Amino acid sequence: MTRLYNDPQAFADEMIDGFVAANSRWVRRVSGGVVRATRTEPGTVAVVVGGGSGHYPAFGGLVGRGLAHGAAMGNLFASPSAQQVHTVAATAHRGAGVLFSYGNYAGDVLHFDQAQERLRAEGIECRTVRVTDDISSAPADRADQRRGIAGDLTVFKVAGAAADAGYDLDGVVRVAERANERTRSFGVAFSGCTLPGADAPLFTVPEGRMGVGMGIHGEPGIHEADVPSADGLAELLVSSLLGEVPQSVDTVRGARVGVILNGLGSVKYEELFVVYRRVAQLLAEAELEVVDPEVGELVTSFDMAGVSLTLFWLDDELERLWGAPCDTPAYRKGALEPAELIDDTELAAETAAEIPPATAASRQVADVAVAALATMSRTIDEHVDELGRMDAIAGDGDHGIGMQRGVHAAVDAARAAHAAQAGAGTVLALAGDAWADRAGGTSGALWGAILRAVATEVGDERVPDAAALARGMRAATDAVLRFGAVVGDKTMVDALVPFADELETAVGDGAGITAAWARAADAAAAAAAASADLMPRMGRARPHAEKSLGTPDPGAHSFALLMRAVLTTTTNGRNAS
Ligand SMILES: Nc1ncnc2c1ncn2[C@@H]1O[C@H](COP(=O)(O)OP(=O)(O)O)[C@@H](O)[C@H]1O
Ligand SMILES: O=C(COP(=O)(O)O)[C@@H](O)CO
Repeated sequence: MTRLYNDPQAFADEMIDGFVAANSRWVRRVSGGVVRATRTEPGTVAVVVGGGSGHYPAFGGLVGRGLAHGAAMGNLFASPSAQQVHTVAATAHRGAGVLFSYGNYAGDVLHFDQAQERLRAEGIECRTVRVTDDISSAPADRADQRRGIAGDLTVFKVAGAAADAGYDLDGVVRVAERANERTRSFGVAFSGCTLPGADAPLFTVPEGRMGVGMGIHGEPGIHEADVPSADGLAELLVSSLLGEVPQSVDTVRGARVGVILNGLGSVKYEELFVVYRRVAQLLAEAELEVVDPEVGELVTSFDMAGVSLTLFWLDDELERLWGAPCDTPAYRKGALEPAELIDDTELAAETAAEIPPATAASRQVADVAVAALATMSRTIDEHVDELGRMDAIAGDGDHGIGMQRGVHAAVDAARAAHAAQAGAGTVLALAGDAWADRAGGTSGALWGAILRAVATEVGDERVPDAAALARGMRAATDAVLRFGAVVGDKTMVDALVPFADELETAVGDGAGITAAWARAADAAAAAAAASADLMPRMGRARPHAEKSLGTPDPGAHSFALLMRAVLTTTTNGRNAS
């Protein structure tokens, strides 16, 4: 239970404010996260990590000398937006390129990839190493689909130490990839976490039972088992990890391993030490040599009661980097010379978006666009709990709150742009940017892309006709398809593609805007409902495919709801604003 909060929606921002105020020796706040407070030598590769908030010390607590140069800090359990990641990276960059490293989650991938594209377009070399240590989230032959959990730390630590030791970007990428390939984790949970303002935990486990193979959000475990003794848990964790030794490790006997016994949030240190006692014995029995073990909270999940074990199979170079000194708010090793602190004024300030000129006709269309977004916002408010419940079946339960955060920000941005005399294209584009930026997560990236694509077609001059709207929704579909899902993967694509197809067909049949949109909204609703029979192949729900059978995909369902809501705006005009 999270008891101490003000406005739940402001929790992440207020948490970051307090974190920065308490840790000015290590970090400085920038829009979207934090960077090191100490000056980094020009010509050093910048290691930028990040992810959703709610996992402290991941990710801001790991910024400092010998570790990360910056962390993009998203909302609770939602990836930071591309804009946030870009700002942190551009601020941290010291002329030698940027390495992005983060846990492999759909929202993080979408947003960090977009930020990477932007940096590259600006001439900043940028590479990515995703952490995939959780062996329960996909089989070994699909290790690239695994989630990142407490193994984040080994990869970030090695990359940060290499960068500060003067490795070039290729070198930092090489050791980070090797660290990831040689890191394996496995976790269990006894109870879920309750996000600020929520009245129930994201998941529950029956008394006396535990979820085996849990992630760091509300993702269900792979199966359930009785809670064992501390020694029994140690045996389960160690045997699971020794069952999957990385291929590059020649012999287990005599191998040297970094070890992390990680508490997920509300397992006491004392309990962890009792478990670690047996872990150490078992590793010694397997003739492994433990190097610099860590027992504590390194990647958490709010107040979730859970434990994970990580083995990091070292070689000489990785061992040197794992053991190198570092100094961050939450993780310190060895001793470093004092370093010069930078001043806040050296950090780039945000600039307000410019409003391009628009015709009077387009400003009137902007009025309808604002009304449509306001209707969408009310629709999400009405369905927020339902969307959360749907997402909790096989995902992390945050689809409702993520959509709500995004659509509220979109309406605010649209109203502000409209008041500043923006045309419809600019209103929609700024709404899309705000949606992506405030919501983060997968749905933030998707809706940002949709609104921006429609905005380009609508522009700031003309009054779009039905054909222009059909072209806009086709462009939006193409933009979403670029994120990699195809029809049948059980994602929003399953509703979006039939919507765009039917809109085009109806317009081709000569239907007017309202009639064409109604046909398309019906097609989207039918397709979203039919997604209940599909097995997910993308996103957070994928590792729990069978659990999601019988429930529609939340992203497809919310898309269909919103398309129907837009229809009520276009038929009722301004009453929706
Ligand atoms: N590659 C993709 N393309 C289109 N939609 C996707 C993709 N991956 C996931 N989704 C959609 O995103 C929805 C989840 O959004 P959200 O709750 O923001 O996710 P998360 O919490 O994982 O970031 C899913 O229901 C699905 O519709
Ligand atoms: O959950 C996180 C980001 O992934 P999403 O796919 O946006 O949910 C975050 O907590 C870990 O980085």
